[in-house]
Amino acid sequence: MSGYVSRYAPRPGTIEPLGGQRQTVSAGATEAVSIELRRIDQTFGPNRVLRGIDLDVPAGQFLAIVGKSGCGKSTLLRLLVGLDRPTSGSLRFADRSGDTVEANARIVFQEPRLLPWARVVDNVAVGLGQDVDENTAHVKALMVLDEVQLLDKADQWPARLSGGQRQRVALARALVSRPGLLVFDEPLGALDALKRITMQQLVSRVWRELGFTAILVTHDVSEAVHLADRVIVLDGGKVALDLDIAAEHPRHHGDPDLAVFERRLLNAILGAD
Ligand SMILES: Nc1ncnc2c1ncn2[C@@H]1O[C@H](COP(=O)(O)OP(=O)(O)OP(=O)(O)O)[C@@H](O)[C@H]1O
Repeated sequence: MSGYVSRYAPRPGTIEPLGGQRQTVSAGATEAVSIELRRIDQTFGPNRVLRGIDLDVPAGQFLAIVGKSGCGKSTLLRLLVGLDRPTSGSLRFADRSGDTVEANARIVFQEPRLLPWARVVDNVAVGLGQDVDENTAHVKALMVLDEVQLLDKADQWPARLSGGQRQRVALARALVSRPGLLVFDEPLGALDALKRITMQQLVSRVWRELGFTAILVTHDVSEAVHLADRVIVLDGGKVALDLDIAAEHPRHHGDPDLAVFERRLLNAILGAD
């Protein structure tokens, strides 16, 4: 049994590691990644989707990417996490651990993509891969479930969770390896308005507490200004607007300062900026 004690008063019996061995397990620390893009082009046949993009994302920044459908957001995202190589230009990822971006980045998708035959805690432990022993993985998964306030669901099956809870499990699975770069690909698009706000607050809190670099692709400019330090608008394969969101965290819906940023972003997306 580890010395781990929840702040959220879990059901008894949900925090014991397998095998009952006493061990000290820490949730681990984040080594935030910085990214540098120079003259990036991405072409699919005759379709030149990205045109000479230059972008620096400092370690620990929360960057949101917005723009019309088909403007190249997902294409840029795939380059930023090392899933694709650009047609031309250079990308540089740097973190102090010296890991490759593939090893140090995680993605949270719109669909939670949980394993239906595995309990919540085991779904989260999957995020650690094969190199971590079962006991340690179990305890780390419980710690991260605690961070997303789902410790009481650790023994539950995914089918018994609500949509918002499933998305929190997917977030926990991404966080458990303490990634230096966490990428959100429209992660909240399938949630209703109230669940979206709760999830936004959670994402904002874990980002502020853990300090990873975050990149969010979204259609929702309100979501972008609530979460991000900086929002870029893609249009015609280029960065049409690069806007710092100079507002304190936590941010609140209905804040008139945020509405000004939203208006500027909407104007840029609709071509009026
Ligand atoms: N693997 C690919 N092969 C060919 N064309 C592609 C490929 N990936 C993307 N494209 C094209 O690149 C363009 C940009 O696509 P992308 O998915 O990046 O846009 P998006 O801004 O994310 O769109 P949405 O907001 O609708 O998700 C589209 O015209 C798309 O058809």
